[in-house]
Amino acid sequence: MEMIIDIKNLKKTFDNGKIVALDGVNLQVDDGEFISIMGPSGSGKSTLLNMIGALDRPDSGMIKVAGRNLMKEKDLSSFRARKIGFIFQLHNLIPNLTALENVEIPMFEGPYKDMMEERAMELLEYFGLVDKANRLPSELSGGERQRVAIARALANDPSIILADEPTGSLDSKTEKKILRKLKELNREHKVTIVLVTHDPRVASMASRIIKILDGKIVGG
Ligand SMILES: Nc1ncnc2c1ncn2[C@@H]1O[C@H](COP(=O)(O)OP(=O)(O)OP(=O)(O)O)[C@@H](O)[C@H]1O
Repeated sequence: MEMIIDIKNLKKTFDNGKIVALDGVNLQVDDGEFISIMGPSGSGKSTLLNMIGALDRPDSGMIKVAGRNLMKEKDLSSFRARKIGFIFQLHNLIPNLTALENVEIPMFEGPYKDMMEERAMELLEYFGLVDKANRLPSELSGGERQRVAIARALANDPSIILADEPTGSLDSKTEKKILRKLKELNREHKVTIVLVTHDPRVASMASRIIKILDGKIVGG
């Protein structure tokens, strides 16, 4: 199987090298895999996700994602918009835009820019949200908002979905529904998923669990 993420000896520090967030990470992920990343607070999970999603640059090492060498890639934002779907808790919906408009946002830069509304409605339909298309985020439940966020993450048909505690603030019934959708996307649409979580039950949805400690991968 083809490798979609290939990371070798990746290092990332903050504060002029005083804080070592990633300390020589090696990780290979096959196309179509569903992996979880677990580890204590401060172990480097979000930093690793940010490197994979091209949100920030590593100090040294090698990182290839979806066939691109991110150490050399000049236009990280265009790479990101085309290849990566983000489901981050802090990356919330834009409050003064409707569900439909929120899903359309990433499409301005992508392959669906001439059919944004049609594509966004299709995604909302997939998540059972057609009747909520014109509502603002404040008029939706937490689970509905999270489904809109996942629909938005899928807008440009990304090769990889990066999810940071995607169900953190949801009740267990809604959490199950969201996780089932992610699993379905992985199985039926072959989207590679990398999910960061503290919760062992959530992590066990994946086919492989990676453990990280003090910026190093220690198992998985
Ligand atoms: N922008 C930054 N500037 C300075 N230090 C940072 C920055 N981002 C992360 N760090 C530090 O790097 C280390 C790894 O942080 P990271 O956010 O990757 O951990 P995490 O495993 O995701 O933690 P949590 O589970 O609490 O979210 C921590 O010591 C953190 O304080």
